[in-house]
Amino acid sequence: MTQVAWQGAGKREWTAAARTDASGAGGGGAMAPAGPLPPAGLADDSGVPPGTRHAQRTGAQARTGGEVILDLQHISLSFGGVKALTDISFDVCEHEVRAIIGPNGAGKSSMLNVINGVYHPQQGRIVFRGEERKQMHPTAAARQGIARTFQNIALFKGMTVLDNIMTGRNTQFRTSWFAHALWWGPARNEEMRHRQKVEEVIDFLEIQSIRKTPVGRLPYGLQKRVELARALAAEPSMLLLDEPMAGMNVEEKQDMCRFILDVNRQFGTTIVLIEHDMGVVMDISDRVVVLDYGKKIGDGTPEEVKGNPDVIKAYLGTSH
Ligand SMILES: Nc1ncnc2c1ncn2[C@@H]1O[C@H](COP(=O)(O)OP(=O)(O)OP(=O)(O)O)[C@@H](O)[C@H]1O
Repeated sequence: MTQVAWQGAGKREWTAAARTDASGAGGGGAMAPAGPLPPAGLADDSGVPPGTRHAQRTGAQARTGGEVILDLQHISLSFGGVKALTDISFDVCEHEVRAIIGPNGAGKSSMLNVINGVYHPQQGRIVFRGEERKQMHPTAAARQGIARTFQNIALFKGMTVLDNIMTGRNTQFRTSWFAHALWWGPARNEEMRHRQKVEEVIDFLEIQSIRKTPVGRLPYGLQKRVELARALAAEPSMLLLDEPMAGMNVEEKQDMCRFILDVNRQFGTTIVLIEHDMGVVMDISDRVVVLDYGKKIGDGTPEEVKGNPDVIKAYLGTSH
């Protein structure tokens, strides 16, 4: 596996050289193992070739200066005797890329599920855009502009790419199902608007060539991209990505990184990301929160986290 030197602080963009089109992105490639956290200044093991990952980090300062839009305070969540999260506090600023990392079972997915209302913590406060949330349902979170992708792809495998992405517009429908069934007046106009938005997303993610293909026939990497497309179709202001690069080969990871950064820059979408590939995390994140056994052990910029002794210990003490 290619060893890549850390490129130093202040660099992180992907270059156009990393681009491949959808048809060229093969699936089912070997997953780069999530290696131990590389200390600052040392090599990482993300397998991404040098020179394709980094360019000047032009927009980063502007992003990290955004106001806090999500404030998680003293969150604790248990499943019977299992403490998934214990007294976790951190915030997310508008327009930033915020990563949540940690060894297996650290509580990362549980945290995302708390953010989008799948799990309701027994303790703690969640303040989203200045309003405290109580027992929010995922549909309500979606209506507030929070979309997510899943660790295990959650698409309708027998449906086409286009139809799957269209389901991402569900929370945006305003006219009744009856009007839609009749394809009548306002309903027809609304559906045209939805289809136009979906086509924009398809163009953005460069998946025109597979728009009519049933998702189940696509390689894994492209299915992950379709899942991202469905989330983007909802026009979220905050996007929760649960291991968007898991199971991808190097080329697919490059593409996914580029798309995530493009979404962040072009639409200003705030990204909250779980990812095991430390090279990717340190490259594309503005800030990183680190969990271990359901507790927060680190929080800061990639450079700060890389130098945190507790974080290094947690990673060196695990097999992945
Ligand atoms: N629905 C659930 N019921 C019972 N226990 C759960 C549930 N969800 C998570 N847990 C437990 O909570 C702990 C944290 O799990 P979680 O999936 O959040 O970790 P993770 O950091 O996302 O792990 P991974 O990297 O392996 O996906 C684990 O011990 C897990 O078994």
